[in-house]
Amino acid sequence: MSNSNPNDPRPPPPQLEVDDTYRYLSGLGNSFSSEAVPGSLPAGQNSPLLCPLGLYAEQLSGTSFTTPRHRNLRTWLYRIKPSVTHEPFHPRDPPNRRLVGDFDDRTTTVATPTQLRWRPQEVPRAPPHVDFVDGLYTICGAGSSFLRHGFAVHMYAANKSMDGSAFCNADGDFLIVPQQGKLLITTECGKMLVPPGEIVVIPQGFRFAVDLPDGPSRGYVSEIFGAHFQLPDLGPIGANGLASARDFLSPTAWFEQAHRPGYVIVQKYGGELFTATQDFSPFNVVAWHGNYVPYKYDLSKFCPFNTVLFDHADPSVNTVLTAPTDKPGVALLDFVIFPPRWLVAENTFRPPYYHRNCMSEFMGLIYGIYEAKADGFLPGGASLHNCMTPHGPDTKTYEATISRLGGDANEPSRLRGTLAFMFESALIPRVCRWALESPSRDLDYYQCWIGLKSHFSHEEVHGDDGPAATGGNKDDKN
Ligand SMILES: O=C(O)Cc1cc(O)ccc1O
Ligand SMILES: [Fe+2]
Repeated sequence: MSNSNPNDPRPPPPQLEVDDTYRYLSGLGNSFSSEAVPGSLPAGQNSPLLCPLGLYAEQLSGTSFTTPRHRNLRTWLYRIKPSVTHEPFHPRDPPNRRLVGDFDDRTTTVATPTQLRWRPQEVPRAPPHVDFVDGLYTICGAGSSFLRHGFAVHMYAANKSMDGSAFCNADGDFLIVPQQGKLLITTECGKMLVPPGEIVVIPQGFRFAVDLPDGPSRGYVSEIFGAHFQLPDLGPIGANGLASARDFLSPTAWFEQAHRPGYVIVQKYGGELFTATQDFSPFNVVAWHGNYVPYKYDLSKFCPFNTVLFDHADPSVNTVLTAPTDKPGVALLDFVIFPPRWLVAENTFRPPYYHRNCMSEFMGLIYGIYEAKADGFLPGGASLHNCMTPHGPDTKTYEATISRLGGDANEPSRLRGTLAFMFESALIPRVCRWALESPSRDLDYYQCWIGLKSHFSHEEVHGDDGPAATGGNKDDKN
């Protein structure tokens, strides 16, 4: 493609989409190609003796070389200098001590079945200035990046663009959910603008830099070790619905050529940070082709399916992306959303049901009010309900819902102005000590359910001398 340059007046070819500033390639799992300079992509082979324009060829592998073809991911990058041209790696000074890549470590993490909730963290507008890398902190996770099995949940709060440095995560893929403040992400494949309401996936190994064109930003990150995200199967839903492959957008080639002495690559490796300096920008890829690419997705494009007569569907019906384990139907990590939608179920308790789940559920709120929590769960806040930990609607939500009985409870109602999400995993996360001890932790979270009272009424069902008058006392209300 020769017109990936935003100043090019020609209309984009069919596969390209345009936002305010950038052009994107549409599709998920496609084999793409993109050229910032016409003729820079080698024709007919990946590694010619001499690449066009004197570029170096470099392959970035996202799966083992021998992964079956339908899951094999790799991209060929044609760059001004290869990535290897740098000084040796050293442990980063200062380190970021709030990042974890191995969750067996009991000095930093704790196992707890307690329901956990956090208030949103304020993003400082004044100094100290913190960029995306220093603003990242792990909340919980399971497994190990070294063993290529596990996940981590991080949050970030940053008030400064990355300057003269790029981040590279050797541990896993990042799925970033900005909640406040747009992200401008420069990657080796090109640039992407990601406002709150969109998500972005940066696969393992890509170098990227995060700028904050709107000022301070905060949000959530899930990281997966040893797997990649894919669209969920649709089963009986059919061939269409939920997230559509064509709404996923990947960047088009963009490069910078200038001499950049002292440019720093920050590499996350086993949860620890290392740095290496080089004298050029890592965003020196003039052309690329392949199927291992960063991508973004606008959550408002999601096409929700739901019950249309009675009962509450399981949240899996709202899965945007899933990272599978080897067990069919069991996710290392599902990314699920609770978007605006119509609720039409009759004779049904419409908010989420009370439940205990063998999977663990981390939730965040992008905007609005979550349907299960009348208060206390705020945009930018978070909650964690680990494996088999009971949870569900708070007292206010329960009472407000049943008080509509006999009123308009059966009328269609539209959930508006809300967007919550869940990272759900089959693995049981351990929680970082700093998250448990954080001043943002809501230590009274359990109180939101303590007021749930018994509505049990013995007489209503069986009458005074009914057959089931065994056990229990009709006056026993607590
Ligand atoms: O716990 C939660 O709020 C998430 C959730 C939502 C829902 O509609 C059903 C089950 C579930 O875990
Ligand atoms: Fe839940």
